[in-house]
Amino acid sequence: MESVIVAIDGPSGTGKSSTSKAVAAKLGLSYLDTGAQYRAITWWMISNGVDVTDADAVANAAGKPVIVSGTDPSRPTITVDGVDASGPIRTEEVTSRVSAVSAVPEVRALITELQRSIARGAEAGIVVEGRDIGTTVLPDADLKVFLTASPEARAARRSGELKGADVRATQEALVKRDAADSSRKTSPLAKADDAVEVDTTELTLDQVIECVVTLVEEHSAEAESRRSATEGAEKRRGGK
Ligand SMILES: Nc1ncnc2c1ncn2[C@@H]1O[C@H](COP(=O)(O)OP(=O)(O)OP(=O)(O)O)[C@@H](O)[C@H]1O
Ligand SMILES: Nc1ccn([C@H]2C[C@H](O)[C@@H](COP(=O)(O)O)O2)c(=O)n1
Repeated sequence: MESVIVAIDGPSGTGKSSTSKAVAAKLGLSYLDTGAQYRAITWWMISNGVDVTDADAVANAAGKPVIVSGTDPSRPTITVDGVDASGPIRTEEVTSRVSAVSAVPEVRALITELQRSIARGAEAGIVVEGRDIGTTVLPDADLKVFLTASPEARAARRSGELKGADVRATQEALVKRDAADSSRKTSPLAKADDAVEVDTTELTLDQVIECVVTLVEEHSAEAESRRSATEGAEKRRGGK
C-alpha cells in the first residue's frame, strides 16, 4: 500500500484513540494522538504555576515546554522536557483544564506545526486523531473520518474505564468539554465537509476498526487504479 494520511476526528469518547491505534497497527502506519499533546502542554502549565484561565499567560508560556510524541501504535509515548507524561496527562485536573489551554491561538499554532511536521516525517503514512485534523491540521489528508456516538454511549464507555465513576457526572463532563471544544474561535471541533461520518453508538469497537480499515483500503485501491490509468495514458501518448 502507498503511503496514506488518515485524519480521525470527533467528540470525546467516540472511540478515536482505540480505533486509530488499531487501524494504524493493522495497516503498518504511524499513529498520533493530538489530544495527548494538548494534555501535555496543559500539564506543563499547571506544573509550572501558569494560571490556565489567563489566556495571555498561557500564550506567553506556550513555547517553553518541549513535547515529543512517539508514533508507534503499539506503544505510543509522550514526553514533556524529556519526562514521561503519559500518566499525569490523564488526571481529572488536566482533563478539566485542557479545553481552556487548547483554545489559546498561540498554543494551537505551535501544536499544529508540531503535528504537521510529525505527519510529514511518517514515511509509510499515519493515522492522526483529534478534533481539527481534517479541517485545519491536515486538510489534504487522503481520508477523513468523523466518529460520533450518543452522549449516553460515550459516558457509559468512559465510566467503564474509570472504575466506579458516576455515569451521569461523566456524561455532564463530556458534554461540557465538547461544548467548549466546539465553540472556541480557533479551529473548533468540527466535521470536515469531505469527512465520512461513522456513528459508533450501536457498533462494537471491532466493527468500527473494520469499517475504517475498509475505507482506507478502498481509498488506496481507487488511488492505485487512477495512477495506473494515468500511467497507461502517458505511455500510449509517448508511443505515438
Ligand atoms: N464502539 C465501541 N464500543 C464500545 N466501547 C468502545 C467503542 N469504541 C471505543 N470504546 C471504548 O470507549 C472508551 C473511549 O474510547 P477512546 O479513548 O478510544 O475514545 P476517544 O474518542 O479517543 O476519547 P477522547 O477524545 O476523550 O480521548 C475506551 O474504553 C474504549 O475501549
Ligand atoms: N486536535 C485536537 C485534539 C485535542 N484537542 C483538545 C480538546 C480536548 O478536549 C483535549 C483532550 O483531547 P482528548 O485526549 O480527550 O482526545 O484536547 C484539541 O483542541 N484539538
